[in-house]
Amino acid sequence: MQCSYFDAERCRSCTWMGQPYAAQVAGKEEHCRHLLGERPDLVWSSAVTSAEQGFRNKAKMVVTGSVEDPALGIVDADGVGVDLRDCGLYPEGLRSTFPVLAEFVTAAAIQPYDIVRRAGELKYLLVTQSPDGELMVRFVLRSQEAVARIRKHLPVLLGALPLLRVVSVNLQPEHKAVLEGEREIVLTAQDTLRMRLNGIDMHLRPQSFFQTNTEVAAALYRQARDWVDELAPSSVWDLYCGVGGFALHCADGSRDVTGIETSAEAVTSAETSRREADLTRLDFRVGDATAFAVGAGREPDLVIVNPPRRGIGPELSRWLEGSSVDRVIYSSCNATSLARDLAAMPSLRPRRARLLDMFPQTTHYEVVTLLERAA
Ligand SMILES: C[S@@+](CC[C@H](N)C(=O)[O-])C[C@H]1O[C@@H](n2cnc3c(N)ncnc32)[C@H](O)[C@@H]1O
Repeated sequence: MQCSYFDAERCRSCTWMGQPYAAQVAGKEEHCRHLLGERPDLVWSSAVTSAEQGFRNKAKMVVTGSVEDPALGIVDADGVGVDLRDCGLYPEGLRSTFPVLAEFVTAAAIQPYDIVRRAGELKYLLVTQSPDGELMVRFVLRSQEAVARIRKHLPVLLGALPLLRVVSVNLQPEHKAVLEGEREIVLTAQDTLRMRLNGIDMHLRPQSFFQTNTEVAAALYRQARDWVDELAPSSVWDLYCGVGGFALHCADGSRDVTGIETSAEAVTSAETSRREADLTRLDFRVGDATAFAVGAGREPDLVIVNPPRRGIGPELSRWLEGSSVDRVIYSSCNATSLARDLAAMPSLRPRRARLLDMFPQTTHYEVVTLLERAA
């Protein structure tokens, strides 16, 4: 893939831009196998590849510039805003929203936030596209100063983007590099974006994580479901469940499935999907994955973990190692923390693994592995 922003050195986020795609995937496989070490009884499936462009379902655009001429993109190393609205990682349906949103910023007179002067209102525009092409737009603002104007002009935005379903404001009053704040104000009647994957309707509310690459996420959930169906456990925990992707794929009514997640909005999203699918042997709870496991007083047949980049950490690894859980599906976006966690669970051995290229043009990837307790 070729990128004019990369060539002009305006954006270097895609560090592998220009490398042939097959070489990228081979490089990631080598990296991952090296980290997981020599394991004669580990069987690798062929990697799940991605479209090379247009694969990101979410845009996190820093807004800089002026009300009259806002820039949507990133801030470079010198603190200068760079407009990236033609970034090839976004599908056409997402990209086509950027000029409309820029016009909206002007019409509603929302002053872009100036990081150096600590002045202005609009920090980010977060835009998500569902597999059906529907959209969620979130305005990350410093204060409520612009909220009434956003409300007033909202009908124009909804008219210009007919697939726009959810619009919200997130308040991030602090001057720090955190993307979003705790308070969310939903401005539309609909507060959830429907994400249909593998024929399963999932709900995504603002402030909830969703895997970046919809096609590859669908393959990841299919892989986990295939392993679970083959092993037929009667009880499953989905730790770090987010909006419930793994749990919803594994809950077929024949087993008890519990999802645990710290984000209350994600759990509400997951619960909506559960209710709609009428799955009675599935439940989602807000909580810390480790605290839940340690305090549950019972153990399931199989545990799925899909933690953030830091991994599951020593305490949960120790608990899994000492438990009677025989099978763990560990899906990781950071093979370095995965390797460290595996080293802390020597009795749970990786038997199958698969790399999923969730993030083409970068060094990042997802890897899912099935661990089985050594006899
Ligand atoms: C990589 S995401 C995976 C989400 C989900 N499994 C999916 O497929 O979309 C990690 C999730 O872990 C949640 N999380 C972070 N720390 C946690 C913790 N200590 N306990 C439970 N969940 C946590 C995050 O909010 C996020 O939703």
